[in-house]
Amino acid sequence: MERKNKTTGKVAGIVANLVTVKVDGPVAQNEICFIYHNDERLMAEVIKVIGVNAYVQVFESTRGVRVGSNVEFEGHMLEVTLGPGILSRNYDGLQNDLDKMDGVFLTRGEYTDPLNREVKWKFKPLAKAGETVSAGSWLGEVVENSIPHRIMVPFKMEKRYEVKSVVDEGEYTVDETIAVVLDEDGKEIPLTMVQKWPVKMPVKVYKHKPRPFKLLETGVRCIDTLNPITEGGTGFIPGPFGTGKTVLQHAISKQAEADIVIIAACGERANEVVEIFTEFPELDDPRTGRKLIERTTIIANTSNMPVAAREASVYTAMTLAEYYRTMGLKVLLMADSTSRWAQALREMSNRLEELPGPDAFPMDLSAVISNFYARAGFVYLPNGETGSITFIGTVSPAGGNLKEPVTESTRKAARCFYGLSQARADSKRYPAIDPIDSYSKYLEYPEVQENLVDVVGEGWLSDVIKAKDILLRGKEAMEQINILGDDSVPMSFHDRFWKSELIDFVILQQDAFDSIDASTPLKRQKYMLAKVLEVADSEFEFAHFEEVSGFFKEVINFFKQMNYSEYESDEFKKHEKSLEELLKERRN
Ligand SMILES: Nc1ncnc2c1ncn2[C@@H]1O[C@H](COP(=O)(O)OP(=O)(O)OP(=O)(O)O)[C@@H](O)[C@H]1O
Repeated sequence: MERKNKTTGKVAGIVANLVTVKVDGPVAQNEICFIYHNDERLMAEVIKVIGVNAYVQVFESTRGVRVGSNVEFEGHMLEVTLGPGILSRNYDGLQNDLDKMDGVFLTRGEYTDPLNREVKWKFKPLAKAGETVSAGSWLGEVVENSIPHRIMVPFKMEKRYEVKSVVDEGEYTVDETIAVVLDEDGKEIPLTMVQKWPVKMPVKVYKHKPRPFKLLETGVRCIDTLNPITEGGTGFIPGPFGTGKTVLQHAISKQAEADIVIIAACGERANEVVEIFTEFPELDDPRTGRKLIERTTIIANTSNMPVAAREASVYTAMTLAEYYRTMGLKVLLMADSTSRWAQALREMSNRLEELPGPDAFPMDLSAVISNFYARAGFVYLPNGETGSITFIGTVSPAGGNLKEPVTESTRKAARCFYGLSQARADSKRYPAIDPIDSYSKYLEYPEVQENLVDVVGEGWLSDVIKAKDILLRGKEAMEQINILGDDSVPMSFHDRFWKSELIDFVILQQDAFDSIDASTPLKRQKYMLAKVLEVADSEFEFAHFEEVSGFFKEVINFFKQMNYSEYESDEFKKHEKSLEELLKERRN
């Protein structure tokens, strides 16, 4: 989009945030422009061009803007500014620093600098003079909150370059030149620690993007054991109000094997977003013993922010994630809730008077959501290193209707589904992920199955399938017992039901506030599943159905009292022996 002269224009019409601009030169779809109004400069994005009319969506209130106001087109798309100093920050969808702003509201016409230009970073060179580099190559590194932040050749530099010089190890601001590279004609290009990436299109500086194949440990048993997500995988969590979404997201953010956590908070109300700002900094980081916020960036929005800024927020979050992935880091991106984002898309499409799709969402909603989810993934970088973005989005289906367009479209795009169940939340079975409805398509990938054998062991997958089968059969048995009555069903129904309850209580239910239970390492998950299946595989003898519940309650209690943090100790082995005795009495 490089142009010699800036395209300019004049405002010709205004409908809320949608402004028609008569232009005097070329403009491109998604190009950024500024509308000048009195002393203010309002940022906007081109969303449609017909002839000499550009339709632009202003990122803030258009109050007072007049027909005839001047407009200048920037020649580039919406971009984020990237460099050291992004972690621990709270931004809005346009990367304005919310901490420098008046609450969580944009002051009209004011855009804050996303980076601190004064701070000096300890730079360590990684490239040497004479080396050939290209977009994404690592020139050096600064360590930010224990995370290695690689300083890369900007993605726009698509050719091959020769490194002329890299500065010595030392302290530099983000704007100081840290390297000079030569293009094919020998022209010198000075590079700093700052670069800009467009947000609405994926930046592809990787070499290869295979299907995700490595298990991503989250420490949450009903995810890792039953429906695992992969490094670079995608998942979504639809959940009615109050079903434990926040606790689950905190648990995943804290425990997942990720270097960086990016949170896209698209809230309904400002106080929901404020909650994130107050709760997140409090979270401890089990990996470092410090605070999780040190390796987290939050992009926040509320529904009283202008629609275009809300629409941009998830893209901004994804672009930050892509930037870190190119540094060879594992990124976890959580978006809560993508339904609010879809609502912003709907508002924009309606204002443009586009032909509406189901529930007035844009016709291409499904494609937009799929394209967005497709930006996540596991990649091989040109230097042979790997990086990943694991993306988990929540959906808030109106009225709990999982057939509504956003949930349906997300189901097509995401590979894991973690459905939160109201009934489980009501009976305090947390996390309230429904074990029957939820799924992970990764379990069907042969490369994931192979990885599971490598990291957990042979026979693990068949144990998982067995556990799922017991849960399903238990549910069916419970339905029959409810219909026919306790003593009108065969004893085996009670046995089946209670075996599924055993898995539910021991494996699925996990107390996020218990220091040992909150996070279960994979090795311990393997032990727990094997132990529970040992009980479930046994045949027991009962004279009356009441004995079944009594016995299984005792077994469940037994498991509850186990101190799993020491399950490999002698003390624990003794405890196990008494379980054996308990089972022996009843065994056939
Ligand atoms: N894994 C868990 N262990 C123990 N308690 C839990 C767990 N998950 C949820 N809870 C309980 O459920 C309550 C509600 O959870 P949470 O605030 O996450 O719900 P929510 O779905 O985010 O609500 P909202 O819809 O308001 O955002 C928590 O305060 C906590 O008491």
